[in-house]
Amino acid sequence: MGSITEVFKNDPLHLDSAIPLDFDTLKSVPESHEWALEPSNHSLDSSKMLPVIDLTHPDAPHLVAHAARTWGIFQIVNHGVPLGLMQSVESEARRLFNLPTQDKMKVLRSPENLAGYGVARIAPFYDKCMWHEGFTIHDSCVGHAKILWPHDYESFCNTMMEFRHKMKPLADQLLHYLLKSLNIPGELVQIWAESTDKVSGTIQLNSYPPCPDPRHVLGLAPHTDTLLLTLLNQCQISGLQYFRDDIGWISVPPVPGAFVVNVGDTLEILSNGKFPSAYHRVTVNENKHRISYAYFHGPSMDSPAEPLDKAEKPLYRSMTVREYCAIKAKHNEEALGLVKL
Ligand SMILES: C=C1C[C@]23C[C@H]1CC[C@H]2[C@@]12CCC[C@@](C)(C(=O)O1)[C@H]2[C@@H]3C(=O)O
Ligand SMILES: O=C(O)CCC(=O)C(=O)O
Ligand SMILES: [Fe+2]
Repeated sequence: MGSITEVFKNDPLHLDSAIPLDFDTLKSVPESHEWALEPSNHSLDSSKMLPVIDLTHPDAPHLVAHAARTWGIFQIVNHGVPLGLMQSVESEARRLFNLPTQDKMKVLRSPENLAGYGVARIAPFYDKCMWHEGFTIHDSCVGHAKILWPHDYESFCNTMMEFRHKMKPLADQLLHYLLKSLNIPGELVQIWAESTDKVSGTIQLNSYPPCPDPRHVLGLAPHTDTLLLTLLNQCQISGLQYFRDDIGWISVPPVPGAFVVNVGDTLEILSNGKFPSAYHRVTVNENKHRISYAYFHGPSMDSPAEPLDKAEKPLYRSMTVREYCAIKAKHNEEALGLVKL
């Protein structure tokens, strides 16, 4: 009810494509994983371009709104989430992905479900495979954690629940800054801020094992995130890249203790295109096993997905968030274009 899980019940992933590669056994890149990559733009110093915003700065609300408008992606520091907790999330994620493949397969995401181990949801849209394995947490993770660590599941679950508990108010605060900068009534801002209360937020743990030839490989194919805001930690290892027509692919430099904030499609729709959703991809490394983890902040599925400023000509048609998520699950990259007026 009211949750993103139901969207995938209607649009299941097929199991044969849901199983990641057994990375433990690979010495070279199989053809199934070789991509014709658009090159990165190394001529620009992206560390001087993408904003890194100190949330304790008195002007933080404006800086956040400005960054979301110009980039759709930015980083935040001094956000109040304890570094120790962030490190625990990373080490629990490593503990999970370091398990033998046959153990991880015991918690494989079933086709109609959101939670569990497997390839990215977007995988079926591409004829090449990604150098990636993921673990998605929605609601409780006790069931899966008990299967993986029958006698020692609590540290994993407690860490993830504590993380989600800390991320939600942070994401709400950012959303509040962004909505307040739009020309909409205060009550509407309030309704939207409260609409995220009904949902628990999804956590995604990502693993990109070392790759014998990273030049022709993608960790995650180019995509935009679907919901309102994604808050992601890159765990000090580069890999995330961002695309804009005028600059091409640039790296998002890892900043210790920071979260990368991405605008998702739903927020692009609410803002009538003022906050463009960030198009991003992930590259991989030859020697390092990169971990990243993200918190996806979304509203209830019953909320309307439509431009909020009624004084403007809407650029997107009105629908519910549920409807938009279903269109995205079915059409991936084409989804936003399909709902444009
Ligand atoms: C709450 C979400 C957000 C999802 C779907 C669902 C659970 C897993 C998320 C991701 C995580 C990996 C990239 C992505 C593109 C994917 O394939 O699965 C994300 C997607 C989205 O933002 O669309
Ligand atoms: O690993 C990363 O840096 C990005 C992951 C990502 O884009 C996602 O989980 O949606
Ligand atoms: Fe993403």
